[in-house]
Amino acid sequence: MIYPGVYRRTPSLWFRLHSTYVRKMRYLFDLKEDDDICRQAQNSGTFYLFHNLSPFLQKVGSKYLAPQISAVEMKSTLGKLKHNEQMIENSVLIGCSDACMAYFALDLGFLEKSVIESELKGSFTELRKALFQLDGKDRPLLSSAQALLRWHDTHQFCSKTGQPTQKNVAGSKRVCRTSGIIYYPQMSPVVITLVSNGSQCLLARQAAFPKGMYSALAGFCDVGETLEETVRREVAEEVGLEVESLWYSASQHWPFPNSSLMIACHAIVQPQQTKISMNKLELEAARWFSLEEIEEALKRGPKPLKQENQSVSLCLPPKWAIAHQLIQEWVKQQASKPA
Ligand SMILES: NC(=O)C1=CN([C@@H]2O[C@H](COP(=O)(O)OP(=O)(O)OC[C@H]3O[C@@H](n4cnc5c(N)ncnc54)[C@H](O)[C@@H]3O)[C@@H](O)[C@H]2O)C=CC1
Ligand SMILES: [Mg+2]
Repeated sequence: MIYPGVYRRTPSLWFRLHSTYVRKMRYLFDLKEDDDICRQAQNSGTFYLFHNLSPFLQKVGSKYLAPQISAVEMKSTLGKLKHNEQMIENSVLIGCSDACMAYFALDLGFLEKSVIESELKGSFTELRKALFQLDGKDRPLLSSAQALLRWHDTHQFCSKTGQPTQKNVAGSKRVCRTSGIIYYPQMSPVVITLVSNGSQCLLARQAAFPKGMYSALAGFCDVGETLEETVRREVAEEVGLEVESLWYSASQHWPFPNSSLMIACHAIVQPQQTKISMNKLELEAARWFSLEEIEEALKRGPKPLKQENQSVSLCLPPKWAIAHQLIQEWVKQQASKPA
């Protein structure tokens, strides 16, 4: 832990004055701003590993974990595989513990995958699959780690001069030394809206979704739009309906296909104007669902069931997707309505 100014002589005062959360945020700020502090942290921190953007998992009993590899173990593994331990400088900062131990993510795509898997006794697993296998706390960490690693991989050159860009040690930015342009990791804002007509909710599916899966309407914000304008435009564009009112629910970082900030809203359309006119270029199907249908699908879980007529039953996005949270909230709202 690095204590600023006067607190270097009186670290206990620093601890008394700040909550764990504030200490963590101040420490992360220091790591992003000061390359030397971050380099020191790389020698005492822990590493989440990736291979070509797939996270490394280990099976412990019946559970899967994303192991944190210590700096010592990381350097020794790189040494065994005949690589310079300086490679850890390619890592990016993704967080820290309550005790201010820094977490980094490192992509070992430059090494043979099977060699690392047998050396560290685990496997690199495609992120979407890994998110289904992991417990709660590692999911957001691995999602943002992958997004950050992907951003660095695709921003190696300045788009003005064509010259290479250099990452700072934490990986919170890249700089072109020729033009002086600083590039910061990007996220695209996306609105995701659960439309209701008062008694039913509207879900839609794209052709690429898993069989039977329906979700809330989602769409990227256009430049210059407000959140409210995007909700109204996307609902009009995708299902031909006009939103009467809307309210914000929550947000979530989403790593697929790039890095998005999902901003989740509920919207109501006028009860007398609910006829769906689906945009076939964007969607494969869209329809209204009753509370009973949604409750049954929530009970069944994320896997679709084959029905007698060979069609598959409705299945909803996984619990960790914000679309699921919107649907759960809608069910609660319906239950709390006066009969
Ligand atoms: N976390 C969750 O619960 C859910 C997340 N999503 C995510 O929401 C995102 C947006 O949903 P869509 O219906 O696909 O959006 P959309 O309705 O805006 O259509 C996608 C199209 O928008 C255009 N587009 C405009 N700006 C773009 C940008 N910055 N990046 C990529 N394409 C851009 C492209 O032509 C693309 O084909 C998807 O990436 C999807 O993964 C979707 C449903 C649930
Ligand atoms: Mg869409």
